[in-house]
Order: sequence, then structure tokens, then C-alpha cells
Amino acid sequence: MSSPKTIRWGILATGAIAVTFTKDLLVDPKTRGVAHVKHAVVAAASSSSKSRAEQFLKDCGCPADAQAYGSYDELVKDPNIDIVYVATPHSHHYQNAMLCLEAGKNVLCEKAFTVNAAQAKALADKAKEKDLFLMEAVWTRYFPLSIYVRDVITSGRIGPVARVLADNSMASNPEATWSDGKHRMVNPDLAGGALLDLGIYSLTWVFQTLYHTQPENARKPPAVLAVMKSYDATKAADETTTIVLSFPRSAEAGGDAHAVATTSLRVATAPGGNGDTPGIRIQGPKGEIQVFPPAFRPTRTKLILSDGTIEDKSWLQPGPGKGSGWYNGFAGGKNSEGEGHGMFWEADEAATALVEGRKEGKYEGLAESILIMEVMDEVRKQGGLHYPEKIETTQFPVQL
Ligand SMILES: NC(=O)C1=CN([C@@H]2O[C@H](COP(=O)(O)OP(=O)(O)OC[C@H]3O[C@@H](n4cnc5c(N)ncnc54)[C@H](OP(=O)(O)O)[C@@H]3O)[C@@H](O)[C@H]2O)C=CC1
Ligand SMILES: O=C1OC[C@@H](O)[C@H](O)[C@H]1O
Repeated sequence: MSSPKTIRWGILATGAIAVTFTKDLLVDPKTRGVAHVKHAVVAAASSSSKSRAEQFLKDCGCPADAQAYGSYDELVKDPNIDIVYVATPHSHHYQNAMLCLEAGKNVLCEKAFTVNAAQAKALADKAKEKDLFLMEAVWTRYFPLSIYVRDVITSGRIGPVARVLADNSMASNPEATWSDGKHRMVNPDLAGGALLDLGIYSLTWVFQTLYHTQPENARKPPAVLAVMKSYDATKAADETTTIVLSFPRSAEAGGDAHAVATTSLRVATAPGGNGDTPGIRIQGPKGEIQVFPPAFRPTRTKLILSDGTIEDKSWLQPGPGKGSGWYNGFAGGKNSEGEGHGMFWEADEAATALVEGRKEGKYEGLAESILIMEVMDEVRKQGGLHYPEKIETTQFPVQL
């Protein structure tokens, strides 16, 4: 067998998810049965200071020779980097990813990909022009759990999917948790609110089950009906959003399919713990697949068929051994002992694409990311949610 190809990563920003992702990059891929690629963290940049980038590299346990930069401009000029992971707030993704692409760097960019579809399209066009890899970091799509769910659907075990109910909500007590309104979850200047941060996962489940499982030539954009409630403290970022979608389908494929995607910062998918309440239900005439919360990092599925079959599966993330006790950068629970976080699956896919010369992610290409942004644009239009022009613009560069 040939030796694994090493992909060299640069980390753009040093916040909570950058820490989680970088620690996952450092897990030996063999612990999850991956032998064809390896990851090296060769640099990180902080817009705040070089010393912050140095501290980040140290805290994550990166090799001592990894380079620290005090600006993103310096990072993208580093010739030793194969791909940059963009981990800034949504508001900044467009400017930061464009900076990378203009500098000739491949990009894995955190979700939500951009603030709107026009920005997503502009990034896709730039990646194409420069012949670079570009992928939205919707990590959940790359989990073995998600692959299993899509396989159950395409194998026809529940029949043609007729309806999907998908929720990703957290009772965050926002007035107390983010009382000054500056946090990215509620700050309109950072494209805050439930939809772009959490609702993207509800839509991810809808799209990966109702859209991505269709043959490419049969995939059609859905009709969308939405309501939004704004968060009182800002009157701008959304607190609760509810979306009804109808996917056109041929009669042979089961006819039109419906979905309800919900998200909230006020109520929880499963109050009192992730227990026995499925956050996602994928329903067909022969049964349903349930996925248990949190929607972004589920570890349990239940297939219930009308013939009495029940397949209850646990999907703990593999990891480096007992008691790693890693920091989990967000609400929703701690990793179990010895587990990795699960962000390495998307990193493996990005690395594999680079090795194979592919320019897009396998389980969510750019056209699908753009379509989901178009759906979110429509939801915001119907719900009356507008972000400041400086973060909606496709102009580049703009100082944010
Ligand atoms: N996939 C997942 O599970 C998760 C994804 N995310 C996504 O990752 C992104 C970042 O989230 P998270 O890490 O929680 O956010 P943080 O606020 O913890 O970190 C964001 C980082 O971006 C940089 N930054 C640059 N400009 C700004 C600015 N004006 N305001 C705030 N930060 C700025 C800062 O790094 P520096 O100073 O070093 O430049 C900051 O530390 C978001 O898009 C979010 O949706 C978040 C959580 C989980
Ligand atoms: O992507 C995410 O998943 C987990 C949430 O806690 C976080 O807010 C969000 O950005």
C-alpha cells in the first residue's frame, strides 16, 4: 500500500471552533481507519495578534515549527500551506474565503458558507476561475452516520421519502448568555441569529435526505414558505424560524415531498437532554429513520419499519484513546471518553479531494451550498431579516 499523502493546513482565526477543528486534525487518521491521507497543521493566523496565534498553536498541541501570523494576509501568502480552514463568524466568510482564493489557496470554509447566495456564487466562480478546491464545512454531512442514513434512503428501505421533519434548536437563554448583544449568535453585524447558525443544520438534514439522495438530473429547488420571529433584544437577528419546503418530484420518484425545518435560540429540540426525542424524522411509506439530537453532531439513529424491524444504532466518534477529555467548543454536551469530535471526517474529505484533484466536496457540492443559501435568502426575505449592507455585499475587499 502506498504511504499516506500529507495535506498541510493553515488555520484562519483562533476562536472556539478553530480549536476543536485543529485538535481533530491532529488525531491520527488511522484511529478511524483512514490510511490514504494525513493532516499537518503548519500555520495559524489571528487578526488580533501574533501572540494569540502562537498561544492557539500551543494550546492545540501543534508542532513547535508551525508558523504563527498576526494577520490573515500573511497566512494566505505562506507557500507551505495547501488548504486554509476559515473559522471566522459568518459575516466574515465571504471576505476571508475570497482573500484565500485570490491568493491561490484551497479553502474549507465554516458554515453558514456566506451571508447570502450572491456571495456563495461569487466564491464558487472565483474558485473555478483559479482552479481551486472550495467546500462549505458542513461537517455533519461527512459523518458515517449521515452516510448510513443516505444509504438507507437510496436502498429504498423506507420507500420514497415523503416527508422530513428537522429541528435544530437550543434553549440558550439569550438575554443572559449574550447580554451585551455582541456575541456572534445574536449580533446582526456578525450575521447572528438562529437561521444561519443553527437552522443551516435543519436544512442540511432536509437537503441531504430529500435532495442529495436524488439522481443529479432529478434534483429540483424546493418551494419555500417561512416565518421568522426576531430576537427582541436586537430586533434584527432571528430568534425562532420555521420553514416549510416542497420538493418537486416525478410520480415515479414518489411525487412531491414535504419538509418542515425549524430552529430556535429560545426552545430546545430535547429539553432535559438529548435522550429519546428524535430531532430529525425522515418518513416514507415503509417506515422512518429517526436521528437524535444534536442535529449537528448526532450519535444515534433509529430505523423503524412497518414490518416490525427496528435498527437502533449508536455512532460514537472514534478517537485517540481513553480519557482524552477534549474541549467541546459549544453547547450540546461533552465528548465521551476517548472520542474525537468528528470534524476530522470533513477534513479527510477535503484532503482526499486535493489528492484526487477534485475541486468540490463529495457530499455537498457548491451548487447545493448555493441553493441552500438561496433558500435562506428567501426565508429572510419572507421573514424581513436584513443584515447590514457591508456584510451582504459581494464587493471585495471590504474592511469589516
Ligand atoms: N461546525 C461546527 O460545529 C461549528 C461551526 N461554527 C462556525 O464557526 C464560525 C466561528 O464560530 P466560533 O469559533 O464559535 O466563533 P468565535 O467567536 O469563538 O471565534 C471567531 C474568531 O473569528 C475571528 N474574528 C475575526 N473578526 C472577528 C469579529 N469581528 N468578531 C468576532 N470574531 C472575529 C477571531 O479570531 P482571531 O482574533 O484569531 O482572528 C475569533 O476568535 C462561525 O461561522 C460558526 O457558525 C461554530 C461552532 C461550531
Ligand atoms: O455549528 C454549530 O454547531 C453547534 C452550535 O452550538 C454552534 O452554535 C453552531 O455554530
